[in-house]
Amino acid sequence: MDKVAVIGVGLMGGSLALCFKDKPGIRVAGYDINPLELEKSMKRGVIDVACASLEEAVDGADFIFLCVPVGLLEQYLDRLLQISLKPGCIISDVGSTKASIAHYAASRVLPGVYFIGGHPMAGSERSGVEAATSLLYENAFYVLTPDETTPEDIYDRLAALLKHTKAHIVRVEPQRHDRIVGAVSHLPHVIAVALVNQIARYNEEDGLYESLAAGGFRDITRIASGHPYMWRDILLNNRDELLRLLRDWNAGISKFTDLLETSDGEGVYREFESAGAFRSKLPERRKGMIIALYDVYVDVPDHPGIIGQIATLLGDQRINLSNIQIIESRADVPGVLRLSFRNETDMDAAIGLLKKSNYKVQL
Ligand SMILES: NC(=O)C1=CN([C@@H]2O[C@H](COP(=O)(O)OP(=O)(O)OC[C@H]3O[C@@H](n4cnc5c(N)ncnc54)[C@H](O)[C@@H]3O)[C@@H](O)[C@H]2O)C=CC1
Ligand SMILES: O=C(O)C(=O)Cc1ccc(O)cc1
Repeated sequence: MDKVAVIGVGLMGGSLALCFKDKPGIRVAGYDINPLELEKSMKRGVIDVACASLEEAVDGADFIFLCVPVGLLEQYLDRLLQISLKPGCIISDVGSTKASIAHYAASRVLPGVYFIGGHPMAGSERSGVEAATSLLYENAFYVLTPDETTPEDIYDRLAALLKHTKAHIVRVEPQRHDRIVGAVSHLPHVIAVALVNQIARYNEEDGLYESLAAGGFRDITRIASGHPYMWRDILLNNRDELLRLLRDWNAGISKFTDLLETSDGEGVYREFESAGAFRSKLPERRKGMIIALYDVYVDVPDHPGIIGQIATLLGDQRINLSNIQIIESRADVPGVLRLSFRNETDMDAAIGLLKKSNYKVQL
């Protein structure tokens, strides 16, 4: 029987635990600083046993996953090294940055135990064990950062366990990880937050901003709702990369300012043209760092209770809706509902069901 200890049973830790829970030969122990979160984990059946201390959780563990904010990883590693762990135990983490923890672990002597950094590249703006799901990592990339001292069989043992997540395991060197993830995840989060705060300032003068920001603006800035504590730690941890990226970002924005100052329409055209060309090459519908919402538009007759009917139709088939929104509703014309799903499977099942019930569905 393999014992897996999950430290920090929130969105990521809870989702990992759910992937391992009830798999033959695996027992999942959880520890969290917040007893309420542990209680919820037990109630939801996310873990087999809730532990009152780190020591209890890791006692005899074959695998330990640190699923706490990035700023706590080093102190947790230190605490683990003071506990007598099971020989051969593999410690990993799910932190969004990899260079600093890899460097820290490499400078510590881990007698008979191994550290391999990890980053499942899927998540959401939500946090806490309530948002955890065993489907979170399916088809996503899961980065592991072994170093040259990591024995191959130890890496293979961790990779084999992580097969339960149904993610694609990839080996990446930690600095390269932080450079790329800084650009495709951390920078977009900073931009989304700055943009939302800019609009919030304008809205103080004129409340119409808020009304008109519904829909598209709200969607493209979803990531601005990430957990402040978690993002503070990520940005400070990847500070050097982000400073470089923000300098580049400023240069890109200055270029637009120049183009507009000189009314250079051709230049603006070229910017959109090259962005469109690169964007069209990006893999479509592949699960990436920033999750896509899978949206479906449904024409609906304008009568009371229609939202409830559709929600019930999907709910009865256990299809999870992540959002439902009326896009258009006027007394004289049929309305359009936008249904958002978290994954393609739910979206496809919903389309089939709605079509069978004679709804007109568009993507
Ligand atoms: N949220 C996301 O989309 C993703 C997050 N990550 C990484 O996963 C890690 C965890 O993030 P989430 O699960 O999203 O956050 P979360 O807030 O849902 O879960 C974190 C859990 O850690 C617990 N915790 C906090 N301090 C603790 C301590 N001192 N000792 C024990 N437990 C403690 C909290 O009570 C909470 O249950 C972070 O390092 C983050 O960078 C990685 C990929 C995606
Ligand atoms: O909300 C989203 O789509 C995200 O971008 C989630 C996320 C947050 C942190 C990560 O390290 C990876 C993924």
